[in-house]
Amino acid sequence: MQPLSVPTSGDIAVLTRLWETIEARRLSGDTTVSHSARLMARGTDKVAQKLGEEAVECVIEAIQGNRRGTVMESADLVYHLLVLWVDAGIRPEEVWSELERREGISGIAEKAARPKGIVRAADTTKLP
Ligand SMILES: N=c1c2ncn([C@@H]3O[C@H](COP(=O)(O)OP(=O)(O)OP(=O)(O)O)[C@@H](O)[C@H]3O)c2ncn1[C@@H]1O[C@H](COP(=O)(O)O)[C@@H](O)[C@H]1O
Repeated sequence: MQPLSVPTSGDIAVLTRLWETIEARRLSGDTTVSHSARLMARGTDKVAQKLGEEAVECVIEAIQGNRRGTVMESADLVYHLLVLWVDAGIRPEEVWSELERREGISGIAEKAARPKGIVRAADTTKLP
C-alpha cells in the first residue's frame, strides 16, 4: 500500500487521551466548565442524538466533496463517539480488541457466514 500523502503529525494515542479526558470530566461532573460533562448530564438519549447529528454532518460534507469539512466533521464525530463510550462505560480497549479480532476477516466472507433464516423485522430494498 502506498503511504498516504497527508500530514503525519497526529497519533492514534490521541484517542485514548481524549477518552481519559472525557472520563475525567464525567467523574468531575462539572457542567459549568465542561461540554462533555454537560452533554452526559443531559442523558444517554441526548448523547446518542448528538452522535447521530455529527454523523449526518460528516456525511453531508463527504457528499459535497468538501475534504476539509469532512476532516473537521470527522473530528466532531469521533469526539462525540468517545463521549458515547464514556457514557456507556465502554473503554477504548474493548473496541480496539474487537477491531483486532476482525483483522484479516473479509467483510464479505463474514457476512456470508452469518446464520441463515433470521426473520427480518422488515423487508427493505437496498440500493445497488
Ligand atoms: N474534541 C472536542 C470537541 N469537539 C467538539 N466539541 C464541542 O461540541 C459542541 C458541539 O456544538 P453543538 O452546537 O453541535 O452542540 P451543543 O452545544 O451540545 O448544542 P445543542 O445541540 O444541544 O443545541 C461544541 O461546544 C464544541 O466545542 C468538543 N468539545 C471538547 N472536545 C475535547 O474534549 C476535551 C474536554 O472538553 P470539555 O469537556 O469541554 O472540558 C477538550 O479538551 C477537547 O480535547
